[in-house]
Amino acid sequence: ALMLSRYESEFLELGRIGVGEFGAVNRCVKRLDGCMYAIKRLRRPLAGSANEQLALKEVYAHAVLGHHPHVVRYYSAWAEDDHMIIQNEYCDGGSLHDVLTEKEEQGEFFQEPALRDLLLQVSMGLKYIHASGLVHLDVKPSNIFISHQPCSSAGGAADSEEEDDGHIPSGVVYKIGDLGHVTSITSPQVEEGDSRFLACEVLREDYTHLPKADIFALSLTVLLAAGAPPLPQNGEEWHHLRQAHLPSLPHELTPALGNLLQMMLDPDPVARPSASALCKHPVLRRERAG
Ligand SMILES: Cn1cc(CCO)c2c3c(c(-c4ccccc4Cl)cc21)C(=O)NC3=O
Repeated sequence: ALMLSRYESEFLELGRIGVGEFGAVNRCVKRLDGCMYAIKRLRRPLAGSANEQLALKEVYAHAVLGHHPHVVRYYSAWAEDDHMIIQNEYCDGGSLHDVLTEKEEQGEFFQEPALRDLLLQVSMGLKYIHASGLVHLDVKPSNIFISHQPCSSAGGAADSEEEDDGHIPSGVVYKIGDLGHVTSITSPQVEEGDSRFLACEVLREDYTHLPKADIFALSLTVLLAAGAPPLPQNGEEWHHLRQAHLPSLPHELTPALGNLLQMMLDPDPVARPSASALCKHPVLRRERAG
């Protein structure tokens, strides 16, 4: 095309970081500011189609959600050459799914301190999303991205992490991404996420406690990080896991953490702790040095 697209004129594509039916995600540097971004480019969905709804919900959600240290940051979105484009913060550490796959190959999995750190950070992100009147509905390892805390010598502007006391023990920052299934708590239009992480009540179209569906999915996400076997997509095992039975783990968890994860899996959404309660939970509080 004669007119260079905004994508081509503003960005230099450095490499592909994801591809799927949703389109392709590339790691790009913005020529003007020299910063790295993750940019998803997908063929413009048919006007009025469900895919268009999904694509628009993602942009609406990002627009409503301002900035939070544990939610992937949105910068811009636009349409051109029959494509929709969304420009997000680039998280340099891959997704939690990538990390778990690598660890599994070495027969490794997260130990308790790392499990509590993961649970606390993602709970902070969910608390922010839920406080904004939204639910994610697709919490799972491949939608949690990792940024390595900018080392202070780099002068990386640490966000005003009022939520987070800016003290990340391991330098690893988890961020909730992919808002393609986000919907409003009060007037939900539920597009079910990955069935492996889906709470039973949502399958039954009971949308009265949607934030607790994110809590359910977060529990299974942490259990996978603890070394739980791959989750069933349906059938007997799927239902068994939804009767508050923790999956078998290679290492017993302490009762404190085990009971908390089991409570988050409770068949009754009301019995599951809220994201806000998790952020204050003594099991997850970071002991302050001195
Ligand atoms: C597959 N994939 C790999 C990455 C890099 C992880 O180190 C990634 C990112 C995103 C996304 C993404 C997800 C959903 C919608 C839009 C984007 Cl850009 C996908 C990503 C995103 O929003 N930010 C990312 O870093």
